[in-house]
Amino acid sequence: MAPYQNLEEYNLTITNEVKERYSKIIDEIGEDVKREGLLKTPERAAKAMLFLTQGYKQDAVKILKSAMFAEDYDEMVIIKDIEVYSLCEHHMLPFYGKAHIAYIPDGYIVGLSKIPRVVDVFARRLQVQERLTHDILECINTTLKPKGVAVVIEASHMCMMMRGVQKQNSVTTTSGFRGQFEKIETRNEFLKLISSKLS
Ligand SMILES: Nc1nc2c(ncn2[C@@H]2O[C@H](COP(=O)(O)OP(=O)(O)OP(=O)(O)O)[C@@H](O)[C@H]2O)c(=O)[nH]1
Ligand SMILES: [Zn+2]
Repeated sequence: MAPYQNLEEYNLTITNEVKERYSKIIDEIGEDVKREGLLKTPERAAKAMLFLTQGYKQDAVKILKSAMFAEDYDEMVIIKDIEVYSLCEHHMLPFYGKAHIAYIPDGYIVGLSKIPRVVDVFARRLQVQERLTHDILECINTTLKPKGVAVVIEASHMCMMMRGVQKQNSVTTTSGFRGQFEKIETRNEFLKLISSKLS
């Protein structure tokens, strides 16, 4: 950031640099960057890529802390079926699916929308599904300090579908459990509730 006057100038410079590189890629694959349909493509692609990786500039801890409320409730809170869109760090192709997150409060609850926001902060980076799961788990655990936290992510990886092994129906599940969710009964209750249509 140092050489830039402000955030706007920084964003513009980065967008232009990424745009130039996309232009080069389009040229290298044998396309005509001057063709009408492609004229604005490098800029669109640059903006899309910067949107999809904006998580690097966001602070998940700050997001959670902005809506923590003192409350005595100490039952399980589950937010399930949170859409996840991320980019695999090996091929920079999307992986996407659902996250299911639960926590057991210890004096504090958190604004519900902040949980999917935290998911997005870590998903909008170059990721592997395992680290994404871990990042979300640790962020909630260390910031909210609940009695327990659980994260399950189910995702399909485009790099395994469009190319490479070309398997269309495989789904990868990753999970992480802390505190009370390390106990088998609590973990099973969570897993039962996320697989139920009514929870
Ligand atoms: N563990 C893990 N692996 C991933 C994830 N996303 C992509 N991969 C894998 O990363 C691996 C990279 O392996 P490489 O052999 O270096 O890459 P590659 O030659 O393109 O491999 P193929 O995809 O098998 O063609 C592949 O097996 C991908 O399936 C992820 O989120 N977690
Ligand atoms: Zn990949």
